[in-house]
Amino acid sequence: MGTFKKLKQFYWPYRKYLFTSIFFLFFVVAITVVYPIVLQLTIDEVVLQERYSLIPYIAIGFFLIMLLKAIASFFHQYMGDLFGITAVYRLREALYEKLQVLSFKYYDNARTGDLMSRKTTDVEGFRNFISFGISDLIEITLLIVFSLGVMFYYSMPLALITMAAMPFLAIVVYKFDKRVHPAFRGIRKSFGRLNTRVQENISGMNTVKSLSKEDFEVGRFSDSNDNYRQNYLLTSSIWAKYFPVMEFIGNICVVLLLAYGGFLVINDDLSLGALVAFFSLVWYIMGPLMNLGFVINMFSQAKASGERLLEVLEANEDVKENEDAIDAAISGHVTFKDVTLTYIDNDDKALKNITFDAPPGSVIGLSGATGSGKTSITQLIPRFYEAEKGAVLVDGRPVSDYKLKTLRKHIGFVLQESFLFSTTIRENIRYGNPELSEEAIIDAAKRAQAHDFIMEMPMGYDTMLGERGMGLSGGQKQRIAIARAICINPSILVLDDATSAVDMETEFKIQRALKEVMKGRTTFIIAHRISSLKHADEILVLEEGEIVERGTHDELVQHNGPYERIYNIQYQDREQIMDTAT
Ligand SMILES: Nc1ncnc2c1ncn2[C@@H]1O[C@H](COP(=O)(O)OP(=O)(O)OP(=O)(O)O)[C@@H](O)[C@H]1O
Repeated sequence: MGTFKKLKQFYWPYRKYLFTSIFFLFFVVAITVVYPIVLQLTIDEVVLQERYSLIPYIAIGFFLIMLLKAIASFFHQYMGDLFGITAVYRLREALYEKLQVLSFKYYDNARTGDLMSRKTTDVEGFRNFISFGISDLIEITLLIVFSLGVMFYYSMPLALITMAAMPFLAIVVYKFDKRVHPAFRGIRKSFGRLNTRVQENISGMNTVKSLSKEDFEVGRFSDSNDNYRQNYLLTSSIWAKYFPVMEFIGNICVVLLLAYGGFLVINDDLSLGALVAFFSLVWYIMGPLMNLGFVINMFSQAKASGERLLEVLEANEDVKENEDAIDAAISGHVTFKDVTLTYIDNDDKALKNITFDAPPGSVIGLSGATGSGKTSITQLIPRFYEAEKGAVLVDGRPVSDYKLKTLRKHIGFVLQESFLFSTTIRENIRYGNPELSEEAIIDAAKRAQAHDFIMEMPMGYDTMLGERGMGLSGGQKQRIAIARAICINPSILVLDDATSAVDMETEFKIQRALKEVMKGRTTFIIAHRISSLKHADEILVLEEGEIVERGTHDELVQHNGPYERIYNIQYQDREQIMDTAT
């Protein structure tokens, strides 16, 4: 029950819907149990006594009772559904909010498809139980209690025979639950894996096609698909065994009742109508008890789903905001003091003893081989990850002193592959600052050298982009991303390989756009090309997480170190560099 208790905050505030639904359920069940009584009266008092004139009254009475039952059923159903859907509405929102605050560390290991299946199928699994499962459980209990009450009224020995079957049924139900719950957990997990496969395949379709791995992908999908099928079949086999056993026990009970009940009628110890009513009542007990399997099934699914939802809701938020975090203006002074970073415990350090000072408006170049730690440095400033040792300061304060929103609002990123949403160009540009006026958006686009190509599109700023910015070239996407960064007017700007994916001509255009954006902002430029770094106030050259060389371009080209080596390799670019310098 732990799972349900932990998720109580989502459904308990709406208990009034549940209670209303149960209130009407009470009527539904009570009226259901009246049927056999009407049957008994019709047989004993009307048919056997040959008082046929009473039939119209009984018929009208029966009709009115049924009408009442129909009305009660409607409210019972509707309120139950209202309870479930309102509760999971809150649950879905909470999950989504949690996904927004979870740290990069969490997403490093998360699989999108699996998270999607948690947010959809698992939420539905949970809803089914709280919408219908709980009231089904109450219905079963009420039906059994009411039916037994009427049975005891008619004949105590026959009622006791019926009750004797219950422990056997209970054992079967218990055993069933023990086996079916892990089976359902298996189904949920394997469905998550199946989703992950599909999602990764669609996202990585370019790679799949360019490497001609379609057959391999189909094979991998078949494996996941087969795993899902196996898991499902396992559950089905548990189900298939369960029902006949339940029915067999029920039928033995009926045979005993028939034998003993018939004996009582022959001896005039029981009326014929009561025996007929008894048979209806037995199935009012057996039916729901067998149905208990369905409810347990729903319960097991909901429990398995609830566990998976809790895994997300209770996931550790590695980066937490301090209670007394401040919301201050940031001018962009970035200081690293002896900073060390390890991503995964016991793994190699990604950064070792990094120290530098970037006054507001300065430009810091980060150079070094891939994996040397350039990106890692920039990810510590907005607290995407936390330093293991040392201090990361912004305007002289540790980054943890600031509210996360404040800190991140002041840091703009232009990445090698910037993410564009499948909406209009306008919405993409003003994503970080939705209140921005049309003039400001156009101004940002102009400064990012994007306005001209946007205006050449048939719908201009209203052009819809496909998922991940399809329909635009790499350089165009990049300039939209630059315009987006301008819109948030950040004091700190990170350009991570921002021009590596484009041709020379586009690079020059982007460089021009970037120059405009960098004005008055502390800028970190991560680049492999010397041409992008040479104007930096300080260039840090990294090797395996350590700063091995630092200085201006002019100093470093005479240093006889790694920077000069890269410079010499890119010698053929030298003329171009000279050109851009002038
Ligand atoms: N999220 C992460 N989880 C675990 N290890 C990571 C993570 N991000 C980076 N690393 C590791 O940290 C080291 C530094 O990576 P980083 O991305 O900072 O290098 P980089 O110099 O920016 O490389 P590139 O030029 O390829 O972008 C690498 O060994 C990398 O494998």
